[in-house]
Amino acid sequence: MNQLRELTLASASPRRAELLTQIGVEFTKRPVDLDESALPAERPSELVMRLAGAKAKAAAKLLQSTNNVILASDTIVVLDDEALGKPVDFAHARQMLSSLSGRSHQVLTAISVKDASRQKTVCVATDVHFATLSDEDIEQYWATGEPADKAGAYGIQGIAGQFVRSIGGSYSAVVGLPLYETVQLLKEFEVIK
Ligand SMILES: Cc1cn([C@H]2C[C@H](O)[C@@H](COP(=O)(O)OP(=O)(O)OP(=O)(O)O)O2)c(=O)[nH]c1=O
Repeated sequence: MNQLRELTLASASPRRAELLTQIGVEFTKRPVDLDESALPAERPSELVMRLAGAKAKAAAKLLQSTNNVILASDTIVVLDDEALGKPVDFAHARQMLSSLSGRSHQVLTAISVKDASRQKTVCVATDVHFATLSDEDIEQYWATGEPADKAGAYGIQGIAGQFVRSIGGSYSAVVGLPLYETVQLLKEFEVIK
């Protein structure tokens, strides 16, 4: 792709890099590490937008050049208004996966694009309907290692694809980077035409 401005991806997630590469966008990586805990009374959509925005700002501070456009993202799973992040251990993953079993939840992914003069953040919501999971399914799934670094303790793009009965919304948003909205923002910031 013929890019007009340099893009920096403020993410350590291999999925986000793969998704951007999939659509032919070139970038360099500048991951940042933030405290991802929610503020008191913060709604899930506010949390995910605040974190995506903060990741972009933190990466901007670390960069030498002010010409770069920065893209950052954050994903959480929401069930009954509660935000589920990454599991800290098996007990936590088991609790999350059994609460997701046999019902629908939402995945919220916010993307934030920033340059020296402005920043724009948007949030994308996707509905995911899970199959019923047995205790054995959950134990076996944890043992694969896949849930450990993923919001809600699952990866739709991996083994957990078989747990997903249906999805309403953006598949790429569930994986971590909504491609349609990303391209719209990259055009707005004149990274691509
Ligand atoms: C629900 C779901 C989440 N995920 C991932 C996307 C995100 O990488 C991760 C949620 O954690 P995030 O905090 O959004 O991202 P990250 O820590 O992996 O990367 P960075 O902050 O450096 O950008 O969960 C999947 O890969 N598949 C899924 O189906």
